[in-house]
Amino acid sequence: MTDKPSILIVGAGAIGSFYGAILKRAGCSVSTVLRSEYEAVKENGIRISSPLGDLSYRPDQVYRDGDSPQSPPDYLILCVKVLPGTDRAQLVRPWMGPNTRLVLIENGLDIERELAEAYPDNPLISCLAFIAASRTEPGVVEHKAYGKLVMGSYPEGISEDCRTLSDLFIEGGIKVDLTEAVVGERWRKCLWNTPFNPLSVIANGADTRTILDTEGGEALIRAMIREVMAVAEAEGYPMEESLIEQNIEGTRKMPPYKNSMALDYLNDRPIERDAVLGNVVALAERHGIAVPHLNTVLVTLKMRASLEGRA
Ligand SMILES: NC(=O)C1=CN([C@@H]2O[C@H](COP(=O)(O)OP(=O)(O)OC[C@H]3O[C@@H](n4cnc5c(N)ncnc54)[C@H](OP(=O)(O)O)[C@@H]3O)[C@@H](O)[C@H]2O)C=CC1
Ligand SMILES: CC(C)(CO)C(=O)C(=O)O
Repeated sequence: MTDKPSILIVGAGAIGSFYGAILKRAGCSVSTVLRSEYEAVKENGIRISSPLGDLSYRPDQVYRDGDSPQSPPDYLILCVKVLPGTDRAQLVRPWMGPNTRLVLIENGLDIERELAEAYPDNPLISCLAFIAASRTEPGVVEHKAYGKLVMGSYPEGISEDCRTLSDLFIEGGIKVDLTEAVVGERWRKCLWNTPFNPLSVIANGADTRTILDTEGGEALIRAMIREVMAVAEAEGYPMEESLIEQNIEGTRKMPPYKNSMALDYLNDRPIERDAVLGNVVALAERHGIAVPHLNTVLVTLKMRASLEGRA
């Protein structure tokens, strides 16, 4: 038994498995809800290679999507991909208790609203993951680099629940930045994700270096970042101009990198097109802001998906 909060990870893929391991290291009981990898994890646990060492662990309970819990967790951490076919509010319903804090570690913009509306009485904590991790086999995750979380209560503030969770992640060995304005932080992260992730798919899984070094590539990224900034400003989150340079220079300093959407595309998995790009274009339309580059990329991705028979 432990006096630490109980954790349930719903969607223990690369991100869920990794952050579950960190909380396990902090002494929490960590259980998982799985779908295709249920059998593998039930049998072998979760294996994670990482620069932090071997983070492999056996979840305290291994559930399958559709099971019923023994008791609701203190913190439910949702780490599924944000896809139109996935009803996330419905997915967590069997596991939510009256005191369960709902935590999102997922990419994208405007992705909290449906959960906040479905669970108005449960505290909602939103997190942004700065990490390179991927699934290599069922139940096996490779953590390559980074791992910091940016975390805040949704829609704003930093609750005691949020501080407690942050302390646990820090105890488990990662860096956490707490923020009073997590929605603004989502916009800041999307200055990177919204241009780079979709472009890497259009370019057949291109890495960051290929995108920036191709003639016209850097100019295209700059134009897309500017458009995201214009929408962010209309939403009440003005961004400093210097962030354009910071994003480009920061990316140039990294080794060539394939983002999570590029990896999904290359592994024939659905991509988070709407969470990362479509929602920004929809907000631009609502504000009457022209985003020609973002729109071109979005429509091209839709054409591509229809040719490939994807959603
Ligand atoms: N990987 C990375 O480096 C980064 C990822 N992110 C973001 O983190 C989030 C999670 O990404 P990531 O971990 O890489 O994605 P993965 O695809 O590795 O993991 C998602 C997991 O959710 C599971 N899942 C989906 N639907 C259900 C369901 N109904 N019941 C149970 N499990 C389900 C999937 O199972 P199944 O195998 O059955 O599909 C899979 O195990 C995304 O929003 C991503 O954009 C952010 C920063 C970096
Ligand atoms: C920022 C980055 C590249 C890794 O943390 C990411 O969010 C992704 O791979 O989608």
